[in-house]
Amino acid sequence: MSAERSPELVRRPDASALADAVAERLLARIAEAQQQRGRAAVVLTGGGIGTATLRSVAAAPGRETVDWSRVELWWGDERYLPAGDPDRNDTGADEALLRAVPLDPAKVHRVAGPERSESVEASAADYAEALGAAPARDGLPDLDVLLLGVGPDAHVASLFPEHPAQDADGLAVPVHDSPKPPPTRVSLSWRAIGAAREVWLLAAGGEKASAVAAALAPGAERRTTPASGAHGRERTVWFLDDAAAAELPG
Ligand SMILES: O=C(O)[C@H](O)[C@@H](O)[C@H](O)[C@H](O)COP(=O)(O)O
Repeated sequence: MSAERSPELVRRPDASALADAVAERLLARIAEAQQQRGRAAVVLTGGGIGTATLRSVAAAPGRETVDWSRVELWWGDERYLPAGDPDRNDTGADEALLRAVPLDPAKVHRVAGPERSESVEASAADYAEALGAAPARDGLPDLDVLLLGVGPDAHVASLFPEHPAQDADGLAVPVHDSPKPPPTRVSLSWRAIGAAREVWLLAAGGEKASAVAAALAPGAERRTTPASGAHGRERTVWFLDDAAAAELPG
């Protein structure tokens, strides 16, 4: 059975224990990638549990095991708003972790907002170009761990059910009319998400339970239930708290 068909499940009682579990495993995975390849590339997610995970990383003793100057950071999606806007995903990441660790700013790959790009199309094209220039494996960006929050409608990154952004061929796609505000965003495409060695889906809270059950049900379709289509090349892991796992069979 391929990794695509059998994701791993990690379950914790609540969101706080879940964030700690993701943080611990993320630090270990980064340290391991740096040992193997001298670098690590991580794709961050916005959202409550994604940001809580970064706070847990900041507080973890294991944070010293990582050479932060050799970590490349990307985002799975970004809201098309000016730098520093409190609704941008990278603003939350800055506050939760990024300011507290000695990253190389040249390796923190932020999506340009309207003050640095002519349009969301131009911003997505620039992001795709930057990703395309990153160290590659089989012609696609070599991303070690790609984190994805899961919406109550089962969206991941800014790929929403039935949304045309799912059809993009490039590595990053402009998103208009997002059903979750704000409406204008840049998202990684399915192609970029599927390039990651490991995709980790994070869901906490009862409002995610039906999306989680739908995405993990046999025969789930990516078009209508995007989280079902997020798979890493080597591993796919679902991190759930008890409330988010409540509608899984068994
Ligand atoms: O920009 C965003 O809104 C996100 O990146 C989005 O994909 C998010 O991760 C999910 O909606 C889960 O968010 P919560 O964990 O806050 O529910």
